[in-house]
Amino acid sequence: MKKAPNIILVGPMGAGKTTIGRLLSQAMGKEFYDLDKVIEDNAGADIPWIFEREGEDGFRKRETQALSSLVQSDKENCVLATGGGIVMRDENRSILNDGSVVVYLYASVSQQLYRTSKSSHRPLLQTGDPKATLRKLFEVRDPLYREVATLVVETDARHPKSVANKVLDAIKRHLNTETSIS
Ligand SMILES: Nc1ncnc2c1ncn2[C@@H]1O[C@H](COP(=O)(O)OP(=O)(O)O)[C@@H](O)[C@H]1O
Ligand SMILES: O=C(O)C1=C[C@@H](OP(=O)(O)O)[C@@H](O)[C@H](O)C1
Ligand SMILES: [Mg+2]
Repeated sequence: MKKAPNIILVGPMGAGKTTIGRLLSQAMGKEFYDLDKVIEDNAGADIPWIFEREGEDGFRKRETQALSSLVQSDKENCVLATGGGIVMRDENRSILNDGSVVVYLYASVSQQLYRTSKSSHRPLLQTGDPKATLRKLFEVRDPLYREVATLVVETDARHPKSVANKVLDAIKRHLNTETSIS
């Protein structure tokens, strides 16, 4: 029998990947992984510490390693929330494109800013002007999210539960179309 595809969430910081991923996994009865948490568990240190000691490059190496071992480890039936920079490496985009259902959670820059402002755990946003940083990252990354996405779901002005339901409906519709006889 065909394996159930993994569901992978991509999108910018503050799109709600971690929050929606957890809700979605519960609703679908799938196991949930947050890639940032996997990286932290593997490193025995948190993300700000990794950025401080190893720089962004060190973090990206760990991120690719965690992604490839999770997705290529024959894991099935899981929901994976990635970090916002996952699409930056070609190698990562190839892994994402290899049989998973990839959902791009879209959020406007102002929503990203609002939702990330309560936490200081994102090293890339510890700048004088986080809005300008988010805008620059969005310009580079939005086309890459769209390149890997199977589905795009808008999250602005929606409660997390409502976003999760919208994602669920979009996945069901996608899988039904994929398996129906034309
Ligand atoms: N649809 C939403 N509406 C309002 N707040 C949200 C929504 N999705 C996530 N949040 C909140 O935004 C913050 C960042 O969410 P998170 O899931 O960590 O985003 P990401 O993993 O994409 O960076 C959290 O405080 C979360 O509760
Ligand atoms: O956009 C990025 O490059 C990053 C996003 C973060 O994850 P979230 O998107 O879950 O905040 C985390 O992986 C790290 O701080 C780098
Ligand atoms: Mg997250």
